[in-house]
Amino acid sequence: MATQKLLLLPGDGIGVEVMAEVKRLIAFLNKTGLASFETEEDLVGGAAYDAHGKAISEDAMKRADQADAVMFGAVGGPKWADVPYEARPEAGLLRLRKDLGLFANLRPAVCYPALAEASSLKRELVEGLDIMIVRELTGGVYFGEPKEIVTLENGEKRAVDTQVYTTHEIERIARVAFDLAKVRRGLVHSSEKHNVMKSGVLWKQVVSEVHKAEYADVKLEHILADNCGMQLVRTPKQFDVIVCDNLFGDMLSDVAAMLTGSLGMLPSAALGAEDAKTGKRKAMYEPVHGSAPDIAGKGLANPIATLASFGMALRYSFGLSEAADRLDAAISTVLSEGLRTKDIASAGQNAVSTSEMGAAVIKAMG
Ligand SMILES: NC(=O)c1ccc[n+]([C@@H]2O[C@H](COP(=O)([O-])OP(=O)(O)OC[C@H]3O[C@@H](n4cnc5c(N)ncnc54)[C@H](O)[C@@H]3O)[C@@H](O)[C@H]2O)c1
Ligand SMILES: CC(C)[C@H](C(=O)O)[C@@H](O)C(=O)O
Ligand SMILES: [Mg+2]
Repeated sequence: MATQKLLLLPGDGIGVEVMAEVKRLIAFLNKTGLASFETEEDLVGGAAYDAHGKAISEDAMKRADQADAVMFGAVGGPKWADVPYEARPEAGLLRLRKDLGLFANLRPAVCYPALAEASSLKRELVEGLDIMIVRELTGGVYFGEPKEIVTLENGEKRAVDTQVYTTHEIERIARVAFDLAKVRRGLVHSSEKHNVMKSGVLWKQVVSEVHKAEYADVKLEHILADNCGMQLVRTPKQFDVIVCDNLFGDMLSDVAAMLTGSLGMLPSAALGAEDAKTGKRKAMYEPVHGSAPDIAGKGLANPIATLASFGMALRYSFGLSEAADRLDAAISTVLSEGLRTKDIASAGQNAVSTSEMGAAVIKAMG
């Protein structure tokens, strides 16, 4: 079995705690021969700022570029509230996404059977829920220029963020969504605000054109982003694949997380374009949640989002679908057995720690 190079970037807060469980899982996979990983580790976010004065070092960027895949924990926290905007912890994450060209962010929201009662909704609304949010990740208001705060002649300040999308950027993310829908339930909801935003007008038009020209076998629905948020909470199982821009994808995925029980359950894969010569794509796997300063350092974090993100790496970057299936089954088993971290525990139910949950998942794999 070829050895694969993984760069681990735990980051800050609970990022470090949940990544510790991924390290244990990697050791288990290596030991049992299910996989062969060689890992390197580096700093990102506030931890990198403290060490280097910037949210990711050039050396770490180079290692990320050379790795077969990157595993990312989480960044940020109140400790860095006053650092300059350009060096804030989140800038490290954004640079990784942009410079590695990771334009397609797959955020699956799956409600495990045992967790249907942990959701914010009634059991019957979320039981069997399986939605794939496809978030455009390297464009939109996150990266558009100008992005600035200027002082006007009258002394007032004016802040500007710019939403920019090109045809090419919309076409390639639309194809990712349609391709996924083809092997799922054949339905794509494209979510934007063409009633307010020019970028929404172009988004709707380009997604429709790609659909008409290439994906007649997939059903396409257009939905305004505000309505999409409401429908996700009202009748979530109407959705299969949702494709949207960077900012709407950020918000809709946190909403979808609560349908599954907790933000601590939602994994993600950030993928680049396929290299024409090697067929490989750059990839970074990250939980959807952040550094959770309110629970950091207490062993309370749910590691499942990060373990499941690693599961996506096994599937998408390494073709290790047997190991990925075993991991999914192990997560499902421990949840069925009643194991709960605090975020998914019902009132009165005993909660286990981050490391107890990680250990149980790995044990269930064996
Ligand atoms: N990918 C990332 O690195 C990422 C993502 C989101 C937010 N952030 C950053 O994290 C910092 C905190 O942001 P926030 O508080 O708005 O969002 P957050 O996602 O860190 O936390 C939101 C809430 O969810 C809970 N939560 C999150 N992950 C959990 C887990 N695995 N287990 C149990 N509970 C969990 C937290 O305790 C908190 O109550 C900010 O600096 C923000 O920019 C980073
Ligand atoms: C930390 C932040 C930059 C990031 C985003 O907004 O993309 C996060 O919220 C996410 O969902 O991955
Ligand atoms: Mg977010």
